[in-house]
Amino acid sequence: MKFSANLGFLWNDQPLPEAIKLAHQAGYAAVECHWPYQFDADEVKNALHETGLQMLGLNTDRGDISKGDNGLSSIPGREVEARAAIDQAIVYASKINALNIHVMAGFASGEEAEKTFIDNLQYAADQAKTHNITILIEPLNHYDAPNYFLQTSAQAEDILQKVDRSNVKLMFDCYHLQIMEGDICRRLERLMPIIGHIQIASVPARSEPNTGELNYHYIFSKLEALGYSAPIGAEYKPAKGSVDSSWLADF
Ligand SMILES: O=C(O)[C@H](O)C(=O)CO
Ligand SMILES: [Mg+2]
Repeated sequence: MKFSANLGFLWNDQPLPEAIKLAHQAGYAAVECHWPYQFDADEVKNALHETGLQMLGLNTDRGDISKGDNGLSSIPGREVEARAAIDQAIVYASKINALNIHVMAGFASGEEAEKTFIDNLQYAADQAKTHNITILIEPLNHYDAPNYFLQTSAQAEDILQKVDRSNVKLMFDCYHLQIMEGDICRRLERLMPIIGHIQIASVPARSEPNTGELNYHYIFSKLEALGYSAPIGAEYKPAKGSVDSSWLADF
């Protein structure tokens, strides 16, 4: 299996270009991040070039985090801000040749929120297409993100059908979906055609993947049997605060 270091959680005390180099030294095959916007895109691009790593993905800006925003794209009345965040992500991603953009839904519920999310995702997909960028949506668990608009894979599947764009896919985060739904292996197999990226962490602690209730040896053997060969996102919070990548050797 190949792994992508999620630099939102790993080496997140370092400037992004430095974190990319540290991920390379630790043996990761790719990198991904959350919100890279404070870092100069040329410096990030140079670090990617120097290490030969690809940036798999980044997130749209969350909005005003001091007011509790966690994404904007499903919030009726905030379409202008949501689309500005999508535009910003596309410009940054295309500068550093990132493959995917996770469009964050935010806190909302109901039919109007669903319609807003679908409209914004269609906008994002159409803008991203010319840059060969895939748009991702990700269900988040209701403990970490109570009242987040997107919470289950069934809801994501329904949204993807309604969005009806081939470059919009599901980010299957095993950590969130184990908490919300379980049945991870059957779910991965069934949803494989709409999966754009997979992320892992232990459950429930969200720390190093080889601890906790999910058996990743078993899950990876199933993914291998399904022919999945893309790098898997190691999106975990290091248990002791400093990154120990020795778990990579187990896989
Ligand atoms: O928290 C996660 O799982 C994410 O992947 C993310 O993008 C930030 O919320
Ligand atoms: Mg995730």
